[in-house]
Amino acid sequence: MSGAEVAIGVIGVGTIGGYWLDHFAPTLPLQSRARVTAIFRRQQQWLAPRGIASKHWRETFTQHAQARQADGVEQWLQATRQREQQPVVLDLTADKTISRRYPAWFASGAHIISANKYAGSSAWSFYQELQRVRRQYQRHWLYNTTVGAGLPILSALHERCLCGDQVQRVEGNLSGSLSWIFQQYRAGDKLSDWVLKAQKMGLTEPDPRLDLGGMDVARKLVILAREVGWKLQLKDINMQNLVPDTLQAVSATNFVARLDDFDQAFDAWRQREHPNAEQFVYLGFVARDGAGQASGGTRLQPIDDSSPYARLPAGNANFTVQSRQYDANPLVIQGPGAGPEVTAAGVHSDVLQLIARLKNN
Ligand SMILES: NC(=O)C1=CN([C@@H]2O[C@H](COP(=O)(O)OP(=O)(O)OC[C@H]3O[C@@H](n4cnc5c(N)ncnc54)[C@H](O)[C@@H]3O)[C@@H](O)[C@H]2O)C=CC1
Ligand SMILES: N[C@@H](CC=O)C(=O)O
Repeated sequence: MSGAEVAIGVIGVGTIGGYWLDHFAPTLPLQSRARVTAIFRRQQQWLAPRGIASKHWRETFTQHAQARQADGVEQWLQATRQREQQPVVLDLTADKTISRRYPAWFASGAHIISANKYAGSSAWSFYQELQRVRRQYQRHWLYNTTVGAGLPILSALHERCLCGDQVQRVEGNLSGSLSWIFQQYRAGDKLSDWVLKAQKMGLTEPDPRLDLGGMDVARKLVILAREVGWKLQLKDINMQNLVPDTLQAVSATNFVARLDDFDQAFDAWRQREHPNAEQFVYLGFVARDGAGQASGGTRLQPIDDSSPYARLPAGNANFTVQSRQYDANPLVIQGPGAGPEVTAAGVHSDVLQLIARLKNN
């Protein structure tokens, strides 16, 4: 199939998927023999074998879309293979059920690009099976935007391993949304005001409790650890959850309706634990001890002006990598850690990298 046309199926057209289709997909035909031939929303799908290469895809989608079939992606994969094209699935959802289908899609010939973090941070047994099937069918899986959005942190760790370095610890402000929120927040503010603004800018997860609860950072930590070959699972991460127990199980709409409760709980915690603190940073780390045991955690830490985090540009993520080669003087990667433009650009970079790999196969 070397040199075969590449057919891309996009699943999820929210903030990132929409931005990628608006700004990057139209450039594909100029750059490569690749085109988008399917778009899957939650309830609708549009299969367009001749390609969707227009900035006006939204209007055309409305005209042509049909009800989403339960096996719509599988049907598209089959049709794509029959046309002797190379299928590439772009998972731009935050849906666990989509990630559970990766092994079957690899077996059906798909390559996968994910911004969705579920597969990379799934239970160890599922992750192992996923990688086994991927290798068996010689498929590619790229997921660089799952950590740091467009920042080259996963590729940097991959290169460290290739050149024989040994990573010992990765630490930092891993969340673009929490970075943005806590660079603005000062003691006494309503924390939820900043959360809602970050949500509006497309920085948070679809449900911002995933960010506030530490789960999004924990997923990133697991993905980082696995990139350097450590066996780590979500249950091994000791997370600080900023969402009070009473708001953890309610619907997302109910959570937004009860933001006053969220603010009160946060203020009570702040006054009890850090009554004099003005500014905070949400940090995460993964590390491996001398016996080879990996661990990880997240915490909201008070900082003052002397902290290197105090003047981090709002929304910047930051990764400090300590390794055998970068020991006393660690490697630091820093820049915008979330947002539509940088993330969609990161997705596009994965798309172009994959197309190049397929050409060289
Ligand atoms: N927003 C950001 O800055 C970044 C986001 N990501 C990841 O990218 C993914 C997408 O994020 P956003 O675009 O911000 O979220 P979003 O909520 O704006 O978009 C997700 C879209 O997927 C759709 N969707 C959900 N389940 C689906 C299904 N089964 N089939 C088809 N469509 C489905 C939703 O209806 C929504 O339109 C998430 O996994 C997120 O963690 C990664 C890096 C940065
Ligand atoms: N919600 C995430 C988006 C990127 O992964 C974050 O805030 O970092």
